[in-house]
Amino acid sequence: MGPLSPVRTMRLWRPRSLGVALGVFMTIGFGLQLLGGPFQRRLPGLQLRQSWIPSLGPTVKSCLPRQRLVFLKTHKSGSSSVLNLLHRYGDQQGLRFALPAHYQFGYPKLFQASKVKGYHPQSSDTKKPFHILCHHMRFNLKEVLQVMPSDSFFFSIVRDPAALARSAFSYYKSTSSAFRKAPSLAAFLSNPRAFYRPGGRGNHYARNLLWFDFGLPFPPETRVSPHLPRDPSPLQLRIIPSAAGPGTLFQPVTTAANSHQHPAGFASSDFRPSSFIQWGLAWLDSVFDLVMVAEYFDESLVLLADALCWGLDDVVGFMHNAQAAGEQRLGAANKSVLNGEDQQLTARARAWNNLDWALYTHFNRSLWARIEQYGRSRLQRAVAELRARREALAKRCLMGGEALDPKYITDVKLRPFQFGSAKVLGYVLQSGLSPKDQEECERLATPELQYKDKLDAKQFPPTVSLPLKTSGLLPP
Ligand SMILES: Nc1ncnc2c1ncn2[C@@H]1O[C@H](COP(=O)(O)OS(=O)(=O)O)[C@@H](OP(=O)(O)O)[C@H]1O
Repeated sequence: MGPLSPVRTMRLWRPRSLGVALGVFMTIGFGLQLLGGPFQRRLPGLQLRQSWIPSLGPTVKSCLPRQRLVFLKTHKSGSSSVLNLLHRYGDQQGLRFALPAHYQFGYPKLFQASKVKGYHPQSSDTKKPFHILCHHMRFNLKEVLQVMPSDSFFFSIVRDPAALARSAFSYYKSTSSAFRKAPSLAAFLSNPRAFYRPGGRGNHYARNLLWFDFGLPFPPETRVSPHLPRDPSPLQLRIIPSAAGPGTLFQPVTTAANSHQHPAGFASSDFRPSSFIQWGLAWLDSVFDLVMVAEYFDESLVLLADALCWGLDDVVGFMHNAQAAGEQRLGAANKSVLNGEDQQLTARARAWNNLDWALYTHFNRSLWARIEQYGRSRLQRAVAELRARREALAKRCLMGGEALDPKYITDVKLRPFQFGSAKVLGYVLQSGLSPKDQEECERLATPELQYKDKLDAKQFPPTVSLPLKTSGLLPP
C-alpha cells in the first residue's frame, strides 16, 4: 500500500483505537468541558469528509454520477428499501457488488474483508474491483477500506429508536434472549434490567442497535441511569404539514431556548450526550457523507440523489420489509398526540437506547441543516415529484397498488423472507404487463434476498463443465 493520505489515515481510526482514544478523552473531558462550547468545534482537523455543496438545480448538470458506494445497512431502519434502489442501480449499470457469501458479512462480528465473495487483497485503490458494498454488517472502517476505495461515498440510515424498538421487538422476539423473556415491549421497557443481560444471546438487538451497527465502542458505563424509568423531558412531536400522505412523519420539536443545542429528549441534563458520545458522533461525521433518516425517507432520497448526481428515477422505489402491524407501530411513534401509554413507551425506548437517541438526534439535525442548504421549497418540490413518480409506478406495477400480506404472494421470486412474530409484507405484480414493464416492476418489487441471489448469479455465473470426450462415460 502506498503512503496513506491524511484523510485515509484519519479514517483508519477504527473502533478499538477509538475506544482507547475515548478512554483518554474521558479522563481529560472535564478539563475540556471547562473550555466551554461543543467539543466538536475544537477539532477542526477531524472533519475529513469534503463538505457537501448542494447542486445548483435541475438545469445545471455539472457532475458525474458517483458509482463507488458504501452503504451501512443498519437494522430495522428502512435499510431494505434503500438496498432495493442500490441493487437496481448497480444491476442496470453493470456495477460489481461486494457480496457476502450468504446474506450478511459475519454479523454480529465486525466486518472482515475476507467475508466478501471473490475478494483478493488489493494493493491500491484503483485496483479495487467493487463498486457497491451494501449488505448487513457491523461497520469496521479499516476492513471496509480493504475492499472499497477510500473516496467511495459512505452513507447509512437511522430511525427513531422508539420506532426501531417496536420493529426490532417484533422481529427479533425469538432471537434476542432479553426480548424472548419479556411478555411485551411495554413490560420489557418498564424494567429492562429484569430481562436484559449485556452480551446475552442476540441482545445487541435489544439495546442501542444502531450504535452497535455503526461499529462504535460502548462506553464503560452502559447501564440504565438511576433515573430510569423516569421519563425524559415531555416529548412533543410535530407533524410537518408539507409531508402529508402515508409518509407523513415528525420532526422532534425543540424548545425555543434550546433549539440549537438539544432536541426534545435531551432538554434534561440527564440526557445530554456525554463527551464520549460526542466523540463517537464526530468520528462518524468524519467518515459518512450522508446519513439518511427513516422518518424523512423521501427528503433523504432527494438529498441522496443530489449528492450522488443521480436522477430521481434512480432513487424512487417501494417500501420493503414492512411488518404487517408496522404501520400502527410507525404511527404510534409519529402521531402528533400520543396516548399516555404510547408516550411512555416512546420515552422509555429512547431513554433505554440512549446512544441511539443521541445518534438519531445528531443525524436528524445534520439532515435538516442540509435541507436548509439545499433549500426547503426546492426540496418540497422534489419530494412531491418523487412521490408522484412512486404513485404512478405503484399504479402501473402493483396489484392493489400497495404492499400485501404474504399469503397473496405465490411467486417465490417476490415473496419476502418471513421472520419474526409479524408477517413481512411484499408485492404482487399486475398481470398482463409488457415485457419492459414486467422487468422494471419486478426489479422494484424484488425483496433483498432474492435480488442478492440474482446479482450473485450474474457476478459469479456457474462454471459450465465441458463435455467429456470419453464417450464411454456418456449415457447411451
Ligand atoms: N421508506 C420507509 N420509511 C420509513 N420506514 C420504512 C421505510 N421502508 C421500510 N421501513 C420500515 O423499516 C423497517 C424495516 O427495516 P429494515 O429494512 O432496515 O430491516 S432489516 O434489518 O433489513 O430486517 C420496517 O419497519 P416495521 O414495519 O416497523 O418493522 C419497515 O416498515
